[in-house]
Amino acid sequence: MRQGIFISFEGIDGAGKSTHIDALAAALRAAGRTVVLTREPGGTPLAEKLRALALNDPMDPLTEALVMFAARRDHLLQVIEPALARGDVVLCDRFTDATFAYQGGGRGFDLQVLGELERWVQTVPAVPGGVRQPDLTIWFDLAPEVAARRLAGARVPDKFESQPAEFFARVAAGYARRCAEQPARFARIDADRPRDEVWRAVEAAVKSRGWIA
Ligand SMILES: Nc1ncnc2c1ncn2[C@@H]1O[C@H](COP(=O)(O)OP(=O)(O)OP(=O)(O)O)[C@@H](O)[C@H]1O
Ligand SMILES: Cc1cn([C@H]2C[C@H](O)[C@@H](COP(=O)(O)O)O2)c(=O)[nH]c1=O
Repeated sequence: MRQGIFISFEGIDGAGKSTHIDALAAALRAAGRTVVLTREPGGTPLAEKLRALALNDPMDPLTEALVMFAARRDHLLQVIEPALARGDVVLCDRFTDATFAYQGGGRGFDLQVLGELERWVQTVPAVPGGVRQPDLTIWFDLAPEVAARRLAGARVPDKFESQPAEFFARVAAGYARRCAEQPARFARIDADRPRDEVWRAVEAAVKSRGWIA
């Protein structure tokens, strides 16, 4: 049986993640892999309920972080770990880097507490003595003003999408910090390019790991 692969997609709202996730799933399926497409917060019935609360209801930063991690724990145990154990590829639209970027960077919540929660929530039997992390995180790096222009008028903004540009500048800095701390896991993609160029960069990141030809 092949080993499971866990790939997360990250970036500020409107950076272009969803545009490329289906294409990567198709490329991996063409390479003979079974792909599970999922997202955070969400991915299970319980986590989708928590998503609706997190994206719509005002709450203090600790409550928000706990809701994100509660949703993640359920998602990890119900969907991600079983898929990896079967040898599938999991493509996840956001994971814990989003908590460090949005709750840590955007809201200014304590990064050490987030680190403790990460350790508690992502400690799973399949990673003996360790914490489950994506094998690869594709970070779509885009200036907040460009992302805001792309999203303008596209949909009714949720609680996060309604935040001002300064919030997204802090979120972007949060992603940059995570990338600097764990460079081997990250592929930073300059997302301020035409869609086909961004796609080629996504494809190259996955090819360089030998997961597609
Ligand atoms: N390279 C690009 N150039 C111009 N527009 C783009 C590009 N990539 C995506 N877009 C457009 O930008 C908008 C946001 O893209 P997308 O929904 O993929 O972002 P996202 O990162 O998934 O956002 P969110 O996290 O808020 O769901 C869409 O209208 C999409 O068509
Ligand atoms: C996982 C996670 C997400 N968020 C925020 C980021 C986005 O604004 C929304 C999710 O919406 P999307 O359209 O699915 O991208 O939730 C967060 O603040 N913290 C997290 O851990």
